[in-house]
Amino acid sequence: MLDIKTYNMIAPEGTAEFPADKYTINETDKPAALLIRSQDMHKTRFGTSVLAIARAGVGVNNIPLVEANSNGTVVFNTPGSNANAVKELIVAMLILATRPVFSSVQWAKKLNGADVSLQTEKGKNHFAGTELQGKTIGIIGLGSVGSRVARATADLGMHVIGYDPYISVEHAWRLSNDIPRAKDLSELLQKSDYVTIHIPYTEGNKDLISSKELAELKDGAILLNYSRWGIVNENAVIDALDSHKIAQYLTDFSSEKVIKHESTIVTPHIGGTTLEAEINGAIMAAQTLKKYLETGNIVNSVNFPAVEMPFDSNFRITLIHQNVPNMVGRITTILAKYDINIDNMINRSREQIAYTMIDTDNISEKTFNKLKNELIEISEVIRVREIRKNK
Ligand SMILES: NC(=O)c1ccc[n+]([C@@H]2O[C@H](COP(=O)([O-])OP(=O)(O)OC[C@H]3O[C@@H](n4cnc5c(N)ncnc54)[C@H](O)[C@@H]3O)[C@@H](O)[C@H]2O)c1
Ligand SMILES: O=C(O)[C@H](O)COP(=O)(O)O
Repeated sequence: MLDIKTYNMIAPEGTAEFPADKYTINETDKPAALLIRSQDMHKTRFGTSVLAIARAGVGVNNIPLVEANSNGTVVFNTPGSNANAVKELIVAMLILATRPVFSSVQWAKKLNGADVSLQTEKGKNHFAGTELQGKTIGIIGLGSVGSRVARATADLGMHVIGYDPYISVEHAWRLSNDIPRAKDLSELLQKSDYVTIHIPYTEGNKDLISSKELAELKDGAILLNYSRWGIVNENAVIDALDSHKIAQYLTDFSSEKVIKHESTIVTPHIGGTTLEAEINGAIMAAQTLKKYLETGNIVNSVNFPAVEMPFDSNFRITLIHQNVPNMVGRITTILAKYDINIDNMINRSREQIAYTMIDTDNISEKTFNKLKNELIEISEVIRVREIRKNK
C-alpha cells in the first residue's frame, strides 16, 4: 500500500483516481507522495519517504525545489489546468476596472419606493464607464494563461501586444499570428493602457515591475497581477497609485496596505478557484503521481527531465542520481555482477539531476536489497527504487 498525503482543498475527483486496493489517503506519517495546492512546503517539512509532490495547479514557488532534488523527490504541476479560469477572471476584472459595476449596484440597492425605476434612470449618469474596445492591452507572459487572455481580449476588440522572451513552441503555436510581440518590456509598457502579468514567480522575476517600469507606463494605465505576490513591487505600486501615475491596481495577491488602498481591487487568490479548474488540476495531478509511482515514468515535472519508457518487462529499477559522467557505466557494471540482463534502459538529465530506468526480468527481494545497497553506495546516487509490474 502507498499512502498519499493531501494538503489544501483537493477535489475528490482527484483522490478517487487512487484505487483503494493499492493506495491509502492521509493514513500514515510516511507518505509515498504529496498532493497539494498552495501549501507552503518551505515551512512544511517532507521526509525522505516522499517520492513525489504533485501540485494541483501551476505555480511551484511554494515548493523548495533544491531540497526536493537533494531528497530525490520529483515535483509535478498541472500545466494549463486552471488557465481558462484565470482568463475568465481577467476578462471580468478588466470590465470591473472600466465600468463602475460595484458602485452602481451598491447605489441601486439603497433605493426605495414605487419610483425606483425612475430614480435609476435619473441616477445612471453618475455611473458612466469607458469601453475596452479600441484600448491596448499588454500581456507579459504568453503561456497557458497569457495566450488565452490574448485571444479573449482580441475578441473584445482590444489591441493586444505580448511580451515573452522564453515562450515555448507549444504556446507560440497557440498564439494567433495577429498578436504583435513587443521587442522588450519597455515597448509593451509604453504602448499599453492595461498591463496584465502572467508569469511564474522566480528569483529572476522578483520585482519585475518596480518604480522604473511603472514610470514607463502611460499616465492613468491600469495594472493587473494575477500571477504572484512579489512580481510587482508593492511599495512602488502604492507610490504609483498615490501619485496617480497609474489609475488602478487589480490583484489576486495582497497585503493590508494594498487591500486598504482606494485605487485597488483585490480578490483573495481565486484565479484558479472554479469547480472545473479544481477538478482538472486534481485529476491531472493524481494521474501524474500514479504514473510515476506505478511505472517510474515522468511527465509534467518541474525539476526532473521528462522520461517515458513502455513498461514491458516484469521488473524496473529506477535511479535518481547526479548528472555526472560515467554513471550509466558504473550502474551497469554493478548490475552485471548480479548477472542481471537488461531488457531496456533509458537515461535522461535536467541540469544537475539525472534519472535512469532499467527494465529486467524478476529479481528476488533478497537480491534486489543487496543490489540496492551497492548502488546507493555510489556517492552520486540519490535514490534507488524497485517497481514490480502490476504491483
Ligand atoms: N491567480 C491564480 O490563481 C493563478 C492561477 C494560475 C496561474 N497563476 C500564476 O500565473 C503564472 C502563469 O501561469 P501559466 O499557466 O500561464 O504558466 P505557463 O508556464 O504556461 O506560462 C508562463 C509564461 O511566462 C513566460 N515568462 C517567464 N518569465 C517571463 C518574463 N520575465 N517575461 C515575460 N514572460 C515570461 C514563460 O516563458 C511562459 O511562457 C503561474 O506561474 C502562476 O504563478 C495564478
Ligand atoms: O498557481 C496556481 O495554479 C494558482 O495560483 C492556483 O493556486 P491554488 O491552487 O492555491 O488556488
